[in-house]
Amino acid sequence: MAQSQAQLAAHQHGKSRVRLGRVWRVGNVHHFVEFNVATMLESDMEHAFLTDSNRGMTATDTQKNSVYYVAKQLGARPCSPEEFGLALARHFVDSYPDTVWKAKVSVEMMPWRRLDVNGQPHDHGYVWQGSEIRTAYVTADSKGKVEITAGLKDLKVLKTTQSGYSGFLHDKFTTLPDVGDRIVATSVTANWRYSRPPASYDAAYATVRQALTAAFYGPPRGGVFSPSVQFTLYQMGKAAIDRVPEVESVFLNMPNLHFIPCVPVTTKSFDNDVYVATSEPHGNIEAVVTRAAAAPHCRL
Ligand SMILES: O=c1[nH]c(=O)c2[nH]c(=O)[nH]c2[nH]1
Repeated sequence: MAQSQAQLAAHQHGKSRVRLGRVWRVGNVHHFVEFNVATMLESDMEHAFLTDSNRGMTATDTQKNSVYYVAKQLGARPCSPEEFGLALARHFVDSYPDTVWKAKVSVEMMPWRRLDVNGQPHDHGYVWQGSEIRTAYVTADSKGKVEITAGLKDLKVLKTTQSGYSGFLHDKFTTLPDVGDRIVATSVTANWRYSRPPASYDAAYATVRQALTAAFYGPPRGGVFSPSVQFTLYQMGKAAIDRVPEVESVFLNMPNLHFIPCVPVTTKSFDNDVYVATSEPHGNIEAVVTRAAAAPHCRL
């Protein structure tokens, strides 16, 4: 038989969708998070792929147990998804120095928000609100190098005006007309990499989120005009970089959630009021915005 030309080029193993609930009781006030965690280890486990030996392997089931172990070890103060991801990634490289050289941890924070009763925050009541998920992606290697990327996904934003799209190439394949006023809507995914830890991950997250949405909507009276999703995306990335000095690079993905003008059969005119909401097919726009001279963290 001919000699095989195959070789093992790369490998990793981990556990996905490890769901964790964590409560911190600070006096009468309880703090709750639900994290959806994924782990991935780069390790010395070639032999498991190439032979029948699993010697020394950190089983994915063990990785799942480690999520709950590290959650138990956390301090008395509520911790951010970035801090939890870092504690877990470090746990793997510190606990298995002979085999694991890099741990990669993804944390999604589910949208449980503290219940508000007539303007008063409830001590221990939470409500699932909206679709927006806060994310963190942390890597730690056995030499002590750490990378922290924070983010959000499924942040759905829409404005009914102050958006147009015109001046694009019109050729024999084009049917879309230029339009000076339209609905623009998207579901934002954003990931931003920190060059150094901010004083507070929660505060930095809140500032970036505020910068992104302010650039999308503009001021409450009058808003701001968007000539394209592309232009607005860049303004959003720029605002994040300009507001938070520790952010060195931002990746943004913004699908165009189309609301297509509908001409009712009875009136036969479009008066900027009735639309067909569609989900497929949809435009998809993405870019990386970096602080000048910083390396982009996501290649497109
Ligand atoms: O903001 C937009 N950018 C595009 O690239 C595009 N393409 C399209 O058909 N509609 C839009 N809208």
